[in-house]
Amino acid sequence: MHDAPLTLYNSLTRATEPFAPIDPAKGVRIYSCGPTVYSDPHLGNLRAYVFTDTLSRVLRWKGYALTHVINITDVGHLTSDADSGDDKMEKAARAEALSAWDVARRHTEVFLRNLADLNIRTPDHLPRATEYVEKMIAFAKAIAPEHCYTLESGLYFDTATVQGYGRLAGGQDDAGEGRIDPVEGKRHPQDFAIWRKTPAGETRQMEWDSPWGRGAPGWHLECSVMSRELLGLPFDIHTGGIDHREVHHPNEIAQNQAICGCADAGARTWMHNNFLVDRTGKMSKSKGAIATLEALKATGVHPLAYRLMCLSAHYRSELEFSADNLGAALTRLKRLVMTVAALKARANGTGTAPEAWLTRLDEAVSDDLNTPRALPVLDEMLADKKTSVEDRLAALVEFDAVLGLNLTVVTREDLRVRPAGATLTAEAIEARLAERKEARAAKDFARSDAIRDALAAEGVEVMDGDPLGWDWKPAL
Ligand SMILES: Nc1ncnc2c1ncn2[C@@H]1O[C@H](COP(=O)(O)OP(=O)(O)OP(=O)(O)O)[C@@H](O)[C@H]1O
Ligand SMILES: [Zn+2]
Repeated sequence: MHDAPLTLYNSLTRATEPFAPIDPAKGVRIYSCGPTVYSDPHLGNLRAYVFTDTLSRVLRWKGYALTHVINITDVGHLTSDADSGDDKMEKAARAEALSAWDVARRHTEVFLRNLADLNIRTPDHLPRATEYVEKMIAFAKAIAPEHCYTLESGLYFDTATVQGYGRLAGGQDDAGEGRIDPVEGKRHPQDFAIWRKTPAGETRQMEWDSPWGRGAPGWHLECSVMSRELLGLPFDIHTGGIDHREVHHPNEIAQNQAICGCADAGARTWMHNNFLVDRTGKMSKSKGAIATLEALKATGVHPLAYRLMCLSAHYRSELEFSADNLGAALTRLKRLVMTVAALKARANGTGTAPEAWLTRLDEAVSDDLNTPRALPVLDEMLADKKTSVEDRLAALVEFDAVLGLNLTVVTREDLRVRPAGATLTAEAIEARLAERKEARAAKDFARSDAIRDALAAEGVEVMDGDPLGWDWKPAL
């Protein structure tokens, strides 16, 4: 069936490699570094999960059983990737005047809602780091004698005790030493905290007893422990944003090597999505005002337009977030929805997805998840007059399974997301447009213009002669 050879780019070997599961009996095991739930995810963070969802959809569609883990980082991630700064959770708790636990709960809920809005499949496991602290302590105890040393501030991993430390980052980051803040007494600048002791005289909201004093686990330890617990080492694919290639993932690999007493990285394929950027660079929470999916919806943009925008770029390319790009994606989504509606109106019974179209889809996505190559295939397929309407709709079900655009379900009305604070309902707008049509038919252009201006004053842009027949849209 969908048996084009699947190749995936592996950051560890810097090569695009044929994919095969380590243990076919276990299916494909994937771990994706999850969100740090100290704030709502921004659209850049969500790009990382549109990417993992594409990976998961492609693998399932190609017949693999899958176990996918996305963790929730609710403790331990410092404001710097190295061992300095505050815990992001504690800092947010102070700023929001909530408990760190409530901060985590609140933003986890938003994250899950965002996943649903983007039609991202719920992963098989969503472990919270705070639920695994006992296991983290046990892991640290097991590797400590050979690989760790203690300092006043906690337990540190000695990166010289494992072979080939940092090969994932591959020395591309020779700024490493300068970037990692020195902690007094560290043996090597790259050494990192496994356990951070709460400084004397301070208390943290999230802290636990350990052989190294009361404190909290290091962020890197969390991912090694949760992936090993839920998937077993070695597992097939580990994903994250490209920022994780330099510090977080090399540190996970070092810990994985330590626990297995071997050179194995713990995962065979390490995949990294590139950044969503804006004019000022990487979209980042620390920048202050952040673009969220809720904010996007509040301007009247359907979340699937953002998904489509992500799919229109290869996951390893930077993607620019701009009103133009988003507008283009929204238009493309509208066109698709209307094309499908027209096909549905003509369909008579059910068809069979033609193998030739599925092969073209398969070839595109099997080429390191080349969604920008798959999207034009979707357009061509929907427009293919040589394929019956019913067969095209049957093929669409398969495209939806892979691309997750939900085109078999989403209607034109669904795309009419009314902006927050909208003063008019869609029905009220349609009614005024009907009036305007009458005015135009009667050549009463003054009245027609007045209606258009009145709508504009309420944030509605009238679109005369729109090739899609869309009539109006929220003025962005
Ligand atoms: N601009 C971006 N584009 C794409 N992926 C991103 C971007 N920023 C972060 N990511 C990825 O999002 C995922 C969730 O990250 P996390 O919630 O820990 O972000 P963060 O480091 O707190 O955010 P920020 O970098 O904005 O401070 C990670 O895989 C991370 O690499
Ligand atoms: Zn991680």
